[in-house]
Amino acid sequence: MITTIDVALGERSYPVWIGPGLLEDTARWRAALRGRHALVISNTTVAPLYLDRVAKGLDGLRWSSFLLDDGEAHKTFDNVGRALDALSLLGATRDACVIALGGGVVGDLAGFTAACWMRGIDFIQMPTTLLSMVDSSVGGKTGVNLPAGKNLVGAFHQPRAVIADIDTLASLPDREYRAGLAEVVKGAAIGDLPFFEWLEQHAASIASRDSTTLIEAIARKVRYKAGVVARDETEQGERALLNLGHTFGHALETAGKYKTLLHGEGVAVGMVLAAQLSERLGMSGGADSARLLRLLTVLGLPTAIPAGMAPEQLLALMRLDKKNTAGMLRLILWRGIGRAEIVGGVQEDAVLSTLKAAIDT
Ligand SMILES: NC(=O)c1ccc[n+]([C@@H]2O[C@H](COP(=O)([O-])OP(=O)(O)OC[C@H]3O[C@@H](n4cnc5c(N)ncnc54)[C@H](O)[C@@H]3O)[C@@H](O)[C@H]2O)c1
Ligand SMILES: O=C(O)C(=O)C[C@@H](O)[C@H](O)[C@H](O)COP(=O)(O)O
Ligand SMILES: [Zn+2]
Repeated sequence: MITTIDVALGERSYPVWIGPGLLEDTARWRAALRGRHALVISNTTVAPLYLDRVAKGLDGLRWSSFLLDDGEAHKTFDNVGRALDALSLLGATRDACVIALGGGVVGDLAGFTAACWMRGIDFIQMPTTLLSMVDSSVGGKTGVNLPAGKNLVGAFHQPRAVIADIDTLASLPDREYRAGLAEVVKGAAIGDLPFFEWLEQHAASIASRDSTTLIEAIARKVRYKAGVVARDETEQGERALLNLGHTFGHALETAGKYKTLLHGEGVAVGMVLAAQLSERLGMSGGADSARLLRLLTVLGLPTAIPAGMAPEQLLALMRLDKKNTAGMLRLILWRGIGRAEIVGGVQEDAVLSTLKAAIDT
């Protein structure tokens, strides 16, 4: 059974298909290819596993592949340049399509490449991690990291379709699977208390990858995100809520040089820090923070800052976050589960105290 969720953006609307066997269902996604050229962007881990399935749908086209080395450290401007060179070698015209086959690193970089080539061509997301299925493939945020911080360069560029073939999750390592669950919990924590309760009740079957429960969890999170994106595509307001845990999380990822925490793990720790800071600022009580911490722990996610990270360095990285205005921190905090809020002018001493109290001992 295939679940379809529409991201409603007028003439740029697109479907998110979720279910088994989708990569091989080439007739379904081939319709999204308009021209004669396609570039598949993937990486050296995913391509040997799944590129052949995609290749079957590209018969009769001029296509090639561009493979990144594996890891967040390769989501760089240099690699966008190389991917653009691959498009020029292919002779890609404006009706060409970029296909992103992989996790969020591949998807963000491929989408940004598509946004840049000839000022914007089509791209299709084929997410192969849980995180990319529930989050990064949907909503059109594309981009790369700079040495100074995460996602500092990018563009909003929506895909033409998202093909989330859950069969690909069979080869996904457990740690990566759990990291994806953090972005599922995030959606519920921001604005969907019934979904949070459902996650608490189904935590054991989700952790054991029960497929029926998993498809429901993916679909609920994608439906939630699609709604936010449809109301605020370019983050003029409400969409910033999807950044719950991310100002802290991105700083943690960058401080660890992308070797200590995966993105989803950074988001898990970051959400706990946001909840703790909300308590410190008198916005919420401790019971909801404890509930969040418990759910993340049951799902096998970290909830404390790794030992050895310096709070002052984390704060310095947080100052470069894109949400900040007028030189002041602007964070996503909450009044409790399902009641996240955008809070500007956050005092740095409160943030620093929260960071100091949360170092793993
Ligand atoms: N654009 C957005 O809205 C958005 C949202 C969330 C996260 N992100 C970005 O996404 C990235 C994180 O994405 P991610 O967690 O998917 O990480 P990732 O892309 O690094 O993939 C995680 C790991 O799993 C491997 N992998 C992928 N699919 C596999 C499969 N089916 N079987 C075996 N191994 C597989 C990858 O090679 C990699 O080693 C970060 O850069 C983050 O900033 C973007
Ligand atoms: O789609 C969004 O909007 C998000 O914020 C989703 C996040 O999970 C994602 O990590 C995103 O890449 C963060 O964006 P950024 O604007 O903070 O770089
Ligand atoms: Zn994220």
